[in-house]
Amino acid sequence: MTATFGERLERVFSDYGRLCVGIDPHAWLLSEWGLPDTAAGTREFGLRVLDAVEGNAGIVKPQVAFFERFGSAGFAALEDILASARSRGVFVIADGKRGDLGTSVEAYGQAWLTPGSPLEADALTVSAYQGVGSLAAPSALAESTGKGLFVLAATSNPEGSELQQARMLSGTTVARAIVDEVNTWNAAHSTTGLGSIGVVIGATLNLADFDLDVAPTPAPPVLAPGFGHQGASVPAMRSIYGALTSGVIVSESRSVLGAGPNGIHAAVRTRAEDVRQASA
Ligand SMILES: O=C(O)c1cc(=O)[nH]c(=O)n1[C@@H]1O[C@H](COP(=O)(O)O)[C@@H](O)[C@H]1O
Repeated sequence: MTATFGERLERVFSDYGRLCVGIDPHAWLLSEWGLPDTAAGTREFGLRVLDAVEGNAGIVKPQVAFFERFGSAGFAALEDILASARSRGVFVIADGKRGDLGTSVEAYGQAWLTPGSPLEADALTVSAYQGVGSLAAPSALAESTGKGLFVLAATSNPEGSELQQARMLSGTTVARAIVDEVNTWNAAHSTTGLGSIGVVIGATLNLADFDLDVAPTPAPPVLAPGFGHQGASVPAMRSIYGALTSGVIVSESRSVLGAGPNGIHAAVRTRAEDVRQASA
């Protein structure tokens, strides 16, 4: 039987810890790395990040937008990076933030979560602006293939807070309602441990502002961007996430990538150790 996403993620946590290195080939980073701002540059950048991650951390998160800038050539570069990550056993969260009504988002799920698809990843970030229920098809695909989704709930950027703290007719915040719906899905589909559907909750936030300070049980997988460049500190991980900490994936891009091609190996090793200590 295929291992569930939650089981696979827990194995990554115990083998490598919770650090996720973002693969975000910003134009300025490509320049600092001595690479051209082209699809070939993004490919080389991604492969070099994988060289540094392999054996030192377990998860990468390519930000699809930086590849999409180059159209089909950018997607071809991303396909090579995804294939390389698979062959190295590095877990991939594709950061595509897809969302739409059911039949269209179903196709996004097929693109990113189907085994053998050119863009196959282990998980995909998705938006629930059309309702968590609109994500039923990719959620079901994830369950059947041992893959996962991360649904945006409370994002690290300040512009999201007003919308995400707004109260539903039930009185709960939008962010909390998304987390609760995800947990209901997981409870109905996963019998053990972390579920297949996770949420995105930024590390820059005060979770009480989103009614997320009292954690739902069991905690879902939590993709946690906002550490490093956006200001959140890894040693504060437990105080930020409280009872959600058991599912947290610490995601950092610029703060690690900024070490450059010569410093990236040491940066990943140091960061991974910091995260292991903070989550011990
Ligand atoms: O889904 C994400 O990964 C994400 C959600 C969120 O709330 N905030 C956020 O910054 N991100 C992504 O996480 C990465 C953060 O990059 P750094 O700020 O450089 O660590 C970017 O790729 C963002 O698109």
